[in-house]
Amino acid sequence: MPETTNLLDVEDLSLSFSGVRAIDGVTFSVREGELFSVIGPNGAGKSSLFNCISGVYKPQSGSIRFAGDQLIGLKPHRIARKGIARTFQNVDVFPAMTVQENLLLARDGFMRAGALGCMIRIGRSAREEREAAAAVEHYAELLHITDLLAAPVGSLPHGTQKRVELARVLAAEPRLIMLDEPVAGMNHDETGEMAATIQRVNRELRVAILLVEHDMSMVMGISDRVCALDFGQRIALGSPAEVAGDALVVNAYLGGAL
Ligand SMILES: Nc1ncnc2c1ncn2[C@@H]1O[C@H](COP(=O)(O)OP(=O)(O)OP(=O)(O)O)[C@@H](O)[C@H]1O
Repeated sequence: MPETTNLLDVEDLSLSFSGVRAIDGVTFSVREGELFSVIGPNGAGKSSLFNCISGVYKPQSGSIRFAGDQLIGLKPHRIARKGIARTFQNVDVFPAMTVQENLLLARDGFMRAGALGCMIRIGRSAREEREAAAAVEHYAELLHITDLLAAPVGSLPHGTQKRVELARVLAAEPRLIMLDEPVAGMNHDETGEMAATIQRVNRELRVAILLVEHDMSMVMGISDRVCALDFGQRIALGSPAEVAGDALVVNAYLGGAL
């Protein structure tokens, strides 16, 4: 059996806000190419965890390693440059720009030749432009938005805008994608479509995905492994079936949101 390596290692992580323990000694790892979900009822600590990994919050103790490098203490842009991309609960796109422009913009950050490089080395810049156009086409196809490349993103339905956002994140070719409640505000059909899209992206690109979701049923069908949080603590970690059947998880959900 091929050996699986960990891409992200979160160890004994704790974060408090003036006495409130938002994250309390949480440990888990995300493997290369894995679709790993973090679930939990309201206030469980999911967003706080995301914000620690992306550098928005600085935890008081513990460790977050990405491909072996310690992330705690790094600014969000430095963490992004290491190959971690994230989406937010709202849609993070430029609504007045077309789908294609949004994707090309994401690609700009990825291209190495800056403005000066473009002037000095026209050849390389032109090659990069061709590569960017091909990449945009590739990700648009994968996300089923090829027909919409010329449309202003703001004119599209919410579920489609979320797909554009995901394509934009992929265009920067991250090693780990963090998705923050990607189906929040979606109807039943849109939720099913987004779940299938996330799974397709994970399988076809073999990119690791860390998904934070309130909706337990949404993640159960698509995740390789699931970690459940409650009151900042890890209460379960395992396969979707193991976590769904865990007594602590059932209690956390029955006692809260359901
Ligand atoms: N900026 C903050 N200042 C003070 N307390 C905070 C802050 N952010 C989160 N908390 C507290 O930390 C705990 C965990 O909150 P967090 O938002 O991480 O949970 P969550 O699982 O993402 O919840 P939800 O599903 O409602 O988004 C809660 O008790 C919350 O009130």
